[in-house]
Amino acid sequence: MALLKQCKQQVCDVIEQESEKLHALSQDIWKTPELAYKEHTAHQLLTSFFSSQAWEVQAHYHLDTAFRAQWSSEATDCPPLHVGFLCEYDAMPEIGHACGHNLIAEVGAAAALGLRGALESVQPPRQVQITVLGTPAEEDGGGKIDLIKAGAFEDMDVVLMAHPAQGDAGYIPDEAIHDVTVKYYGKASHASAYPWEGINALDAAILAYNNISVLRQQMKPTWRVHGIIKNGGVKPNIIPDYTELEFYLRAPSLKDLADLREKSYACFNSAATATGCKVELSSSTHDFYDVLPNKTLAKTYKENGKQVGMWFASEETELNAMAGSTDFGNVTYEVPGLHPYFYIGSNAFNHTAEYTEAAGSEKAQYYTLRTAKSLAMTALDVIFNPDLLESIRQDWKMAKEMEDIPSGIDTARDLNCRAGCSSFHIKNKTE
Ligand SMILES: NCCC[C@H](NC(=O)CCN)C(=O)O
Repeated sequence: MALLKQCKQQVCDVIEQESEKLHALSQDIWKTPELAYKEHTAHQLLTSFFSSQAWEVQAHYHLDTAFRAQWSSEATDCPPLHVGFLCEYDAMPEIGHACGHNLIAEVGAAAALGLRGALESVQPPRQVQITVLGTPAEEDGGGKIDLIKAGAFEDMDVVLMAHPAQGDAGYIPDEAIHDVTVKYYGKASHASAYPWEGINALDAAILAYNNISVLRQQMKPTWRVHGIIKNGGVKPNIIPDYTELEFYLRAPSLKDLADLREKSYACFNSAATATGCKVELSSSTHDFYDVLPNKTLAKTYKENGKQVGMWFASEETELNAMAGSTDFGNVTYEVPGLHPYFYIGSNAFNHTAEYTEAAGSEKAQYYTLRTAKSLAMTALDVIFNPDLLESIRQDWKMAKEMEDIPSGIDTARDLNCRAGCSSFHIKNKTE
Protein backbone atom coordinates (compact mmCIF):
# COMPACT_ATOMS: atom_id res chain seq x y z
CA MET A 1 0.00 0.00 0.00
CA ALA A 2 3.05 2.23 -0.17
CA LEU A 3 2.08 2.93 -3.77
CA LEU A 4 -1.41 4.07 -2.73
CA LYS A 5 0.12 6.38 -0.12
CA GLN A 6 2.48 7.79 -2.71
CA CYS A 7 -0.44 8.39 -5.10
CA LYS A 8 -2.43 10.19 -2.41
CA GLN A 9 0.53 12.47 -1.78
CA GLN A 10 0.77 13.07 -5.51
CA VAL A 11 -2.95 14.05 -5.61
CA CYS A 12 -2.27 16.71 -2.99
CA ASP A 13 0.88 17.95 -4.72
CA VAL A 14 -0.77 18.25 -8.14
CA ILE A 15 -3.77 20.11 -6.73
CA GLU A 16 -1.47 22.51 -4.91
CA GLN A 17 0.59 23.05 -8.08
CA GLU A 18 -2.57 23.87 -10.03
CA SER A 19 -4.19 25.93 -7.27
CA GLU A 20 -3.81 29.32 -8.95
CA LYS A 21 -5.45 28.17 -12.18
CA LEU A 22 -8.19 26.43 -10.24
CA HIS A 23 -8.87 29.53 -8.19
CA ALA A 24 -9.02 31.67 -11.34
CA LEU A 25 -11.48 29.21 -12.87
CA SER A 26 -13.95 29.39 -9.97
CA GLN A 27 -13.47 33.16 -9.67
CA ASP A 28 -14.36 33.67 -13.33
CA ILE A 29 -17.45 31.49 -12.98
CA TRP A 30 -18.44 33.33 -9.80
CA LYS A 31 -18.12 36.75 -11.48
CA THR A 32 -20.55 35.77 -14.24
CA PRO A 33 -23.52 34.08 -12.54
CA GLU A 34 -25.78 32.35 -15.06
CA LEU A 35 -29.12 30.60 -14.67
CA ALA A 36 -30.00 26.99 -15.45
CA TYR A 37 -29.29 25.85 -19.02
CA LYS A 38 -27.85 29.29 -19.83
CA GLU A 39 -24.41 28.83 -18.28
CA HIS A 40 -22.58 29.72 -21.50
CA THR A 41 -19.65 31.56 -19.94
CA ALA A 42 -19.05 28.90 -17.29
CA HIS A 43 -19.28 26.22 -19.96
CA GLN A 44 -16.75 28.04 -22.12
CA LEU A 45 -14.38 28.53 -19.17
CA LEU A 46 -14.54 24.88 -18.15
CA THR A 47 -14.21 23.38 -21.62
CA SER A 48 -11.23 25.67 -22.36
CA PHE A 49 -9.70 24.71 -19.03
CA PHE A 50 -9.86 20.99 -19.75
CA SER A 51 -8.71 21.39 -23.36
CA SER A 52 -5.69 23.37 -22.16
CA GLN A 53 -4.90 20.52 -19.76
CA ALA A 54 -4.90 18.01 -22.64
CA TRP A 55 -8.18 16.28 -21.84
CA GLU A 56 -10.36 14.94 -24.62
CA VAL A 57 -13.33 17.30 -24.51
CA GLN A 58 -16.80 16.89 -26.01
CA ALA A 59 -18.03 20.46 -25.72
CA HIS A 60 -21.80 20.42 -26.19
CA TYR A 61 -22.50 17.03 -24.70
CA HIS A 62 -26.22 16.34 -25.26
CA LEU A 63 -27.06 19.79 -23.86
CA ASP A 64 -25.81 23.16 -24.99
CA THR A 65 -24.09 23.90 -21.70
CA ALA A 66 -23.06 20.37 -20.70
CA PHE A 67 -19.65 18.89 -21.48
CA ARG A 68 -17.66 15.72 -21.10
CA ALA A 69 -13.89 15.67 -20.56
CA GLN A 70 -12.07 12.35 -20.61
CA TRP A 71 -8.72 10.83 -19.85
CA SER A 72 -7.66 7.22 -19.66
CA SER A 73 -4.58 5.45 -18.34
CA GLU A 74 -3.00 2.68 -20.38
CA ALA A 75 -4.97 -0.49 -21.04
CA THR A 76 -4.29 -3.60 -18.94
CA ASP A 77 -5.78 -7.10 -19.02
CA CYS A 78 -8.43 -6.16 -16.44
CA PRO A 79 -11.54 -4.27 -17.52
CA PRO A 80 -11.11 -0.52 -16.92
CA LEU A 81 -12.52 1.18 -13.87
CA HIS A 82 -14.53 4.27 -14.76
CA VAL A 83 -14.60 7.16 -12.28
CA GLY A 84 -16.86 10.18 -12.86
CA PHE A 85 -16.46 13.64 -11.33
CA LEU A 86 -19.30 16.14 -11.74
CA CYS A 87 -19.11 19.93 -12.08
CA GLU A 88 -22.15 22.12 -11.47
CA TYR A 89 -22.02 25.81 -12.37
CA ASP A 90 -25.50 27.35 -12.45
CA ALA A 91 -26.38 30.28 -10.19
CA MET A 92 -29.53 31.73 -8.61
CA PRO A 93 -31.70 34.60 -9.84
CA GLU A 94 -30.68 37.98 -8.40
CA ILE A 95 -28.23 36.68 -5.78
CA GLY A 96 -25.62 35.02 -7.98
CA HIS A 97 -23.61 32.05 -6.73
CA ALA A 98 -25.50 31.82 -3.47
CA CYS A 99 -25.17 28.03 -3.44
CA GLY A 100 -21.46 28.05 -4.33
CA HIS A 101 -21.73 26.04 -7.55
CA ASN A 102 -18.61 27.84 -8.80
CA LEU A 103 -16.81 25.91 -6.05
CA ILE A 104 -18.49 22.64 -7.08
CA ALA A 105 -17.00 23.17 -10.55
CA GLU A 106 -13.60 23.85 -9.02
CA VAL A 107 -13.76 20.74 -6.81
CA GLY A 108 -14.64 18.56 -9.81
CA ALA A 109 -11.85 20.03 -11.92
CA ALA A 110 -9.27 19.86 -9.11
CA ALA A 111 -10.14 16.28 -8.16
CA ALA A 112 -9.89 15.17 -11.80
CA LEU A 113 -6.50 16.85 -12.27
CA GLY A 114 -5.23 15.44 -8.98
CA LEU A 115 -6.34 11.90 -9.77
CA ARG A 116 -4.93 11.99 -13.27
CA GLY A 117 -1.61 13.39 -12.03
CA ALA A 118 -1.36 10.63 -9.44
CA LEU A 119 -2.16 7.87 -11.93
CA GLU A 120 0.35 9.26 -14.44
CA SER A 121 3.08 9.05 -11.82
CA VAL A 122 2.71 5.25 -11.32
CA GLN A 123 1.62 2.07 -13.05
CA PRO A 124 -1.97 1.76 -11.75
CA PRO A 125 -3.24 -1.76 -10.90
CA ARG A 126 -5.81 -1.52 -13.69
CA GLN A 127 -6.80 0.81 -16.47
CA VAL A 128 -8.66 3.83 -15.16
CA GLN A 129 -10.93 6.08 -17.15
CA ILE A 130 -11.71 9.48 -15.65
CA THR A 131 -14.71 11.36 -16.97
CA VAL A 132 -15.61 14.87 -15.88
CA LEU A 133 -19.19 15.72 -16.69
CA GLY A 134 -20.27 19.34 -16.77
CA THR A 135 -23.85 19.15 -15.56
CA PRO A 136 -25.97 22.29 -16.02
CA ALA A 137 -29.19 23.30 -14.31
CA GLU A 138 -29.15 21.88 -10.80
CA GLU A 139 -31.07 24.80 -9.31
CA ASP A 140 -33.83 24.53 -11.85
CA GLY A 141 -34.54 21.82 -14.35
CA GLY A 142 -32.18 18.96 -13.57
CA GLY A 143 -29.44 18.73 -16.21
CA LYS A 144 -28.16 15.48 -14.71
CA ILE A 145 -31.52 13.88 -15.44
CA ASP A 146 -31.27 14.93 -19.09
CA LEU A 147 -27.80 13.38 -19.14
CA ILE A 148 -29.01 10.17 -17.48
CA LYS A 149 -31.63 9.88 -20.21
CA ALA A 150 -28.89 10.35 -22.82
CA GLY A 151 -26.92 7.46 -21.27
CA ALA A 152 -24.07 9.57 -19.89
CA PHE A 153 -23.69 7.50 -16.70
CA GLU A 154 -24.20 4.05 -18.18
CA ASP A 155 -20.66 2.70 -18.00
CA MET A 156 -19.48 4.51 -14.87
CA ASP A 157 -18.46 2.60 -11.74
CA VAL A 158 -18.59 5.46 -9.24
CA VAL A 159 -19.56 9.12 -9.50
CA LEU A 160 -18.22 11.75 -7.12
CA MET A 161 -18.96 15.40 -6.45
CA ALA A 162 -19.17 17.69 -3.41
CA HIS A 163 -21.43 20.57 -2.41
CA PRO A 164 -20.65 23.67 -0.31
CA ALA A 165 -22.41 23.95 3.06
CA GLN A 166 -21.69 25.08 6.64
CA GLY A 167 -19.54 22.14 7.65
CA ASP A 168 -17.96 18.95 6.35
CA ALA A 169 -20.20 15.89 6.09
CA GLY A 170 -19.89 12.54 4.33
CA TYR A 171 -23.60 12.14 3.66
CA ILE A 172 -26.66 14.25 4.37
CA PRO A 173 -30.04 12.89 3.26
CA ASP A 174 -31.03 15.21 0.43
CA GLU A 175 -34.74 14.86 -0.26
CA ALA A 176 -36.78 13.95 -3.31
CA ILE A 177 -38.54 17.00 -4.77
CA HIS A 178 -41.50 17.70 -7.03
CA ASP A 179 -42.14 21.23 -8.21
CA VAL A 180 -45.60 22.36 -9.22
CA THR A 181 -46.99 25.48 -10.81
CA VAL A 182 -50.60 26.17 -9.85
CA LYS A 183 -52.68 28.46 -12.06
CA TYR A 184 -56.15 29.67 -11.10
CA TYR A 185 -58.45 31.13 -13.72
CA GLY A 186 -61.38 33.27 -12.48
CA LYS A 187 -63.39 36.14 -13.91
CA ALA A 188 -62.63 39.86 -13.67
CA SER A 189 -65.16 42.39 -12.50
CA HIS A 190 -65.31 45.84 -10.85
CA ALA A 191 -64.41 45.04 -7.24
CA SER A 192 -66.77 47.63 -5.77
CA ALA A 193 -69.58 48.07 -8.31
CA TYR A 194 -70.15 44.42 -9.40
CA PRO A 195 -68.09 42.10 -7.20
CA TRP A 196 -70.79 39.38 -7.50
CA GLU A 197 -70.06 39.19 -11.22
CA GLY A 198 -66.46 38.16 -10.55
CA ILE A 199 -64.72 34.85 -9.75
CA ASN A 200 -61.76 35.66 -7.56
CA ALA A 201 -58.57 33.83 -8.53
CA LEU A 202 -56.65 35.49 -5.70
CA ASP A 203 -59.06 33.96 -3.17
CA ALA A 204 -58.24 30.58 -4.68
CA ALA A 205 -54.51 31.27 -4.34
CA ILE A 206 -54.89 32.35 -0.70
CA LEU A 207 -57.06 29.32 0.11
CA ALA A 208 -54.51 27.03 -1.53
CA TYR A 209 -51.71 28.58 0.53
CA ASN A 210 -53.77 28.22 3.71
CA ASN A 211 -54.87 24.66 2.88
CA ILE A 212 -51.19 23.71 2.65
CA SER A 213 -50.53 25.43 5.98
CA VAL A 214 -53.33 23.39 7.58
CA LEU A 215 -51.98 20.20 6.02
CA ARG A 216 -48.59 20.90 7.60
CA GLN A 217 -49.73 19.55 11.00
CA GLN A 218 -50.31 16.17 9.40
CA MET A 219 -47.02 16.10 7.52
CA LYS A 220 -44.09 13.97 8.63
CA PRO A 221 -41.32 16.05 10.21
CA THR A 222 -39.12 15.35 7.20
CA TRP A 223 -41.59 16.65 4.63
CA ARG A 224 -41.24 20.17 3.30
CA VAL A 225 -43.72 22.27 1.32
CA HIS A 226 -42.91 25.85 0.45
CA GLY A 227 -44.20 28.18 -2.20
CA ILE A 228 -44.53 31.67 -3.57
CA ILE A 229 -47.28 33.65 -5.25
CA LYS A 230 -45.87 34.62 -8.63
CA ASN A 231 -48.93 36.50 -9.82
CA GLY A 232 -51.53 37.83 -7.38
CA GLY A 233 -53.64 40.04 -9.62
CA VAL A 234 -53.09 43.47 -11.14
CA LYS A 235 -55.09 46.11 -9.24
CA PRO A 236 -57.16 46.16 -6.04
CA ASN A 237 -60.28 47.34 -7.84
CA ILE A 238 -60.21 44.50 -10.37
CA ILE A 239 -61.34 41.10 -9.15
CA PRO A 240 -58.26 39.02 -10.13
CA ASP A 241 -59.09 36.68 -13.00
CA TYR A 242 -55.70 34.96 -12.93
CA THR A 243 -53.20 33.97 -10.25
CA GLU A 244 -50.16 31.75 -10.27
CA LEU A 245 -48.24 30.02 -7.50
CA GLU A 246 -45.13 27.88 -7.51
CA PHE A 247 -44.59 25.24 -4.85
CA TYR A 248 -41.80 22.78 -4.04
CA LEU A 249 -42.85 19.51 -2.39
CA ARG A 250 -40.10 17.47 -0.71
CA ALA A 251 -39.88 14.15 1.10
CA PRO A 252 -37.11 11.72 2.01
CA SER A 253 -38.29 8.92 -0.28
CA LEU A 254 -40.15 8.57 -3.55
CA LYS A 255 -42.99 6.80 -1.75
CA ASP A 256 -43.42 9.68 0.69
CA LEU A 257 -43.17 12.17 -2.14
CA ALA A 258 -46.06 10.46 -3.93
CA ASP A 259 -48.18 10.68 -0.74
CA LEU A 260 -47.29 14.31 -0.22
CA ARG A 261 -48.06 15.12 -3.81
CA GLU A 262 -51.53 13.59 -3.58
CA LYS A 263 -52.36 15.49 -0.38
CA SER A 264 -51.00 18.78 -1.73
CA TYR A 265 -52.82 18.47 -5.04
CA ALA A 266 -56.05 17.98 -3.04
CA CYS A 267 -55.31 21.32 -1.33
CA PHE A 268 -54.82 23.07 -4.68
CA ASN A 269 -57.87 21.50 -6.30
CA SER A 270 -60.23 22.16 -3.38
CA ALA A 271 -59.30 25.87 -3.42
CA ALA A 272 -60.59 25.95 -7.00
CA THR A 273 -63.82 24.19 -6.05
CA ALA A 274 -64.46 26.59 -3.17
CA THR A 275 -64.05 29.69 -5.32
CA GLY A 276 -65.43 28.46 -8.62
CA CYS A 277 -62.11 28.95 -10.37
CA LYS A 278 -60.57 26.64 -12.91
CA VAL A 279 -57.23 25.21 -11.85
CA GLU A 280 -54.26 23.98 -13.85
CA LEU A 281 -51.39 22.06 -12.22
CA SER A 282 -48.18 21.57 -14.13
CA SER A 283 -44.57 20.72 -13.55
CA SER A 284 -41.94 22.19 -15.82
CA THR A 285 -39.00 20.26 -14.45
CA HIS A 286 -38.06 16.68 -13.67
CA ASP A 287 -38.67 15.30 -10.19
CA PHE A 288 -35.38 14.98 -8.32
CA TYR A 289 -34.93 11.75 -6.35
CA ASP A 290 -33.56 11.49 -2.83
CA VAL A 291 -29.80 10.90 -2.64
CA LEU A 292 -29.17 7.24 -1.81
CA PRO A 293 -26.63 6.73 0.95
CA ASN A 294 -23.48 4.75 0.35
CA LYS A 295 -21.91 3.99 3.70
CA THR A 296 -18.68 2.63 2.24
CA LEU A 297 -18.06 5.62 0.02
CA ALA A 298 -18.96 8.09 2.77
CA LYS A 299 -16.71 6.32 5.29
CA THR A 300 -13.79 6.24 2.84
CA TYR A 301 -14.28 9.92 2.03
CA LYS A 302 -14.33 10.84 5.71
CA GLU A 303 -11.16 8.87 6.42
CA ASN A 304 -9.41 10.76 3.63
CA GLY A 305 -10.99 14.04 4.72
CA LYS A 306 -9.53 13.64 8.19
CA GLN A 307 -6.10 13.18 6.60
CA VAL A 308 -6.40 16.64 5.03
CA GLY A 309 -7.72 18.30 8.20
CA MET A 310 -11.50 17.97 8.01
CA TRP A 311 -13.65 17.40 11.06
CA PHE A 312 -16.89 15.42 10.85
CA ALA A 313 -19.88 15.19 13.18
CA SER A 314 -21.09 11.69 14.11
CA GLU A 315 -22.88 9.61 11.50
CA GLU A 316 -26.09 9.93 13.52
CA THR A 317 -25.84 13.72 13.47
CA GLU A 318 -25.27 13.68 9.73
CA LEU A 319 -28.26 11.42 9.14
CA ASN A 320 -30.51 13.65 11.22
CA ALA A 321 -29.49 16.80 9.38
CA MET A 322 -31.61 18.17 6.57
CA ALA A 323 -30.39 19.57 3.30
CA GLY A 324 -32.23 20.51 0.14
CA SER A 325 -32.58 18.41 -2.96
CA THR A 326 -30.34 17.75 -5.93
CA ASP A 327 -30.54 16.05 -9.30
CA PHE A 328 -27.55 14.03 -8.09
CA GLY A 329 -30.24 11.98 -6.30
CA ASN A 330 -31.32 10.58 -9.68
CA VAL A 331 -27.67 9.78 -10.47
CA THR A 332 -27.45 7.65 -7.29
CA TYR A 333 -30.28 5.48 -8.64
CA GLU A 334 -28.14 4.79 -11.74
CA VAL A 335 -24.67 4.27 -10.31
CA PRO A 336 -23.04 4.32 -6.84
CA GLY A 337 -22.44 7.95 -5.97
CA LEU A 338 -21.06 10.24 -3.28
CA HIS A 339 -22.32 13.77 -2.59
CA PRO A 340 -20.56 15.04 0.54
CA TYR A 341 -20.95 18.58 1.85
CA PHE A 342 -18.02 20.87 2.61
CA TYR A 343 -17.22 23.82 4.79
CA ILE A 344 -16.09 26.96 2.93
CA GLY A 345 -14.82 29.01 5.86
CA SER A 346 -18.06 30.88 6.57
CA ASN A 347 -21.09 30.64 8.84
CA ALA A 348 -23.38 32.07 6.16
CA PHE A 349 -26.29 29.94 4.94
CA ASN A 350 -26.82 28.78 1.37
CA HIS A 351 -29.20 30.83 -0.79
CA THR A 352 -28.31 34.16 0.85
CA ALA A 353 -26.28 37.10 -0.39
CA GLU A 354 -23.77 36.39 2.42
CA TYR A 355 -23.17 32.94 1.00
CA THR A 356 -22.56 34.40 -2.44
CA GLU A 357 -19.82 36.52 -0.91
CA ALA A 358 -18.33 33.53 0.90
CA ALA A 359 -18.32 31.43 -2.29
CA GLY A 360 -16.22 34.08 -4.01
CA SER A 361 -13.86 34.65 -1.12
CA GLU A 362 -10.16 33.81 -1.05
CA LYS A 363 -10.79 32.01 2.23
CA ALA A 364 -13.00 29.39 0.55
CA GLN A 365 -10.05 28.19 -1.53
CA TYR A 366 -8.29 26.22 1.20
CA TYR A 367 -11.48 24.31 2.04
CA THR A 368 -12.43 23.77 -1.59
CA LEU A 369 -9.07 22.30 -2.51
CA ARG A 370 -8.91 19.99 0.50
CA THR A 371 -12.35 18.71 -0.49
CA ALA A 372 -11.05 17.97 -3.99
CA LYS A 373 -8.05 16.17 -2.49
CA SER A 374 -10.31 14.03 -0.36
CA LEU A 375 -12.55 13.12 -3.33
CA ALA A 376 -9.57 12.15 -5.50
CA MET A 377 -8.03 10.14 -2.65
CA THR A 378 -11.35 8.33 -2.26
CA ALA A 379 -11.23 7.46 -5.96
CA LEU A 380 -7.70 6.09 -5.44
CA ASP A 381 -8.93 3.84 -2.62
CA VAL A 382 -11.57 2.45 -4.99
CA ILE A 383 -8.98 1.92 -7.74
CA PHE A 384 -6.42 0.22 -5.51
CA ASN A 385 -8.82 -1.89 -3.44
CA PRO A 386 -11.20 -4.19 -5.38
CA ASP A 387 -12.94 -5.30 -2.14
CA LEU A 388 -13.90 -1.69 -1.52
CA LEU A 389 -15.60 -1.46 -4.91
CA GLU A 390 -17.49 -4.66 -4.15
CA SER A 391 -18.69 -3.24 -0.85
CA ILE A 392 -19.72 0.03 -2.56
CA ARG A 393 -21.78 -1.99 -5.04
CA GLN A 394 -23.40 -3.98 -2.21
CA ASP A 395 -24.33 -0.76 -0.37
CA TRP A 396 -25.81 0.63 -3.55
CA LYS A 397 -27.90 -2.48 -4.23
CA MET A 398 -29.17 -2.50 -0.66
CA ALA A 399 -30.08 1.19 -0.66
CA LYS A 400 -32.04 0.77 -3.87
CA GLU A 401 -33.86 -2.29 -2.55
CA MET A 402 -34.86 -0.40 0.58
CA GLU A 403 -36.34 2.39 -1.50
CA ASP A 404 -38.76 -0.08 -3.07
CA ILE A 405 -40.33 -1.19 0.21
CA PRO A 406 -43.90 0.18 0.27
CA SER A 407 -44.67 3.02 2.66
CA GLY A 408 -46.37 1.89 5.83
CA ILE A 409 -43.64 -0.69 6.40
CA ASP A 410 -40.82 0.90 8.34
CA THR A 411 -37.57 0.35 6.52
CA ALA A 412 -34.24 0.38 8.32
CA ARG A 413 -33.63 3.78 6.80
CA ASP A 414 -36.85 5.12 8.27
CA LEU A 415 -35.93 3.77 11.68
CA ASN A 416 -32.34 4.90 11.61
CA CYS A 417 -32.30 8.16 9.85
CA ARG A 418 -35.54 9.86 9.42
CA ALA A 419 -37.18 10.50 12.77
CA GLY A 420 -36.98 14.03 14.08
CA CYS A 421 -34.81 15.49 11.34
CA SER A 422 -34.61 19.16 11.98
CA SER A 423 -31.41 20.92 11.15
CA PHE A 424 -29.57 21.68 7.93
CA HIS A 425 -26.64 23.03 9.80
CA ILE A 426 -23.70 20.76 10.52
CA LYS A 427 -21.31 22.98 12.43
CA ASN A 428 -17.63 22.88 11.75
CA LYS A 429 -15.61 22.19 14.85
CA THR A 430 -13.52 25.27 14.29
CA GLU A 431 -16.56 27.59 14.46
N1 LIG B 1 -35.90 22.74 -8.07
C1 LIG B 1 -34.75 22.13 -7.51
C2 LIG B 1 -34.16 22.88 -6.36
C3 LIG B 1 -32.82 22.37 -5.99
C4 LIG B 1 -32.18 23.20 -4.93
N2 LIG B 1 -30.84 22.74 -4.77
C5 LIG B 1 -30.04 23.27 -3.86
O1 LIG B 1 -30.38 24.13 -3.08
C6 LIG B 1 -28.65 22.71 -3.83
C7 LIG B 1 -28.41 22.00 -2.52
N3 LIG B 1 -28.72 20.62 -2.60
C8 LIG B 1 -32.95 23.08 -3.62
O2 LIG B 1 -33.79 23.96 -3.37
O3 LIG B 1 -32.76 22.14 -2.86
